[in-house]
Amino acid sequence: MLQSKELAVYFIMGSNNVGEKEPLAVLKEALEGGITMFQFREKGAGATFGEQKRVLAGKMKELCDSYNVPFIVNDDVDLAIAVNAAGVHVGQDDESIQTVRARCPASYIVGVSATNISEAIQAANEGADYIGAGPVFATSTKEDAKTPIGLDGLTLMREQIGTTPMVAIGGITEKNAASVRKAGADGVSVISAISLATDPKQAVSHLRK
Ligand SMILES: Cc1ncc(COP(=O)(O)OP(=O)(O)O)c(N)n1
Ligand SMILES: Cc1ncsc1CCOP(=O)(O)O
Ligand SMILES: [Mg+2]
Repeated sequence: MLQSKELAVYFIMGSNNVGEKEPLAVLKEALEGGITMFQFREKGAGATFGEQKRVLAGKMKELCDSYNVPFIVNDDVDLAIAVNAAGVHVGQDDESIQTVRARCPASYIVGVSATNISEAIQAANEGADYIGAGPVFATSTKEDAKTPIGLDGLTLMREQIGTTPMVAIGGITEKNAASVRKAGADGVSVISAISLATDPKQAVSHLRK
């Protein structure tokens, strides 16, 4: 069962989000800094696949376990089951929440993306453990990202979904993280603000404040 405080600083990363750095080293620094949840999002140009992807996922899962941080897999339900992940994150073009629930152990955290209010209401009604709301701001990390909903969009979502845990995503940095929480998010979900930071550990500690 997800506790909303686990969404406080939700780091998302794949091997192509770290520039010249070693993904496992970046994840370790982020864990040292105090991330509260991690999502393995291995997709796009240069991403690994097949056995290489599975091995990387297994190593990341082990590392997260050693810090007691939930390891979530993006999109790939088979992989999540194969590495005994804590959960899965699915978007509007991925497997439905019903299919994911039917395939995964009952303990799995299932997160669902919402890019607008009706998607957020539907995800909440269908029993998502949390909603990934956004993009809130412009981002260059996801090529097919939808139009940003802004802080007002985030507040409207919060009003419509009641107490369903909600994490904000898209263009979030240490400079705007506080505004996102004030707008109603339980936490911030980031890729580049940590994965491309000179000092990922310090970046996490700034995002926590
Ligand atoms: C926490 C969180 N929120 C939203 C997303 C985006 O999911 P999706 O729309 O399926 O896009 P991809 O990430 O699969 O490209 C997410 N991954 N995590
Ligand atoms: C996966 C995803 N979904 C919506 S925006 C986004 C990318 C977030 O990356 P960043 O934190 O670097 O803006
Ligand atoms: Mg997806």
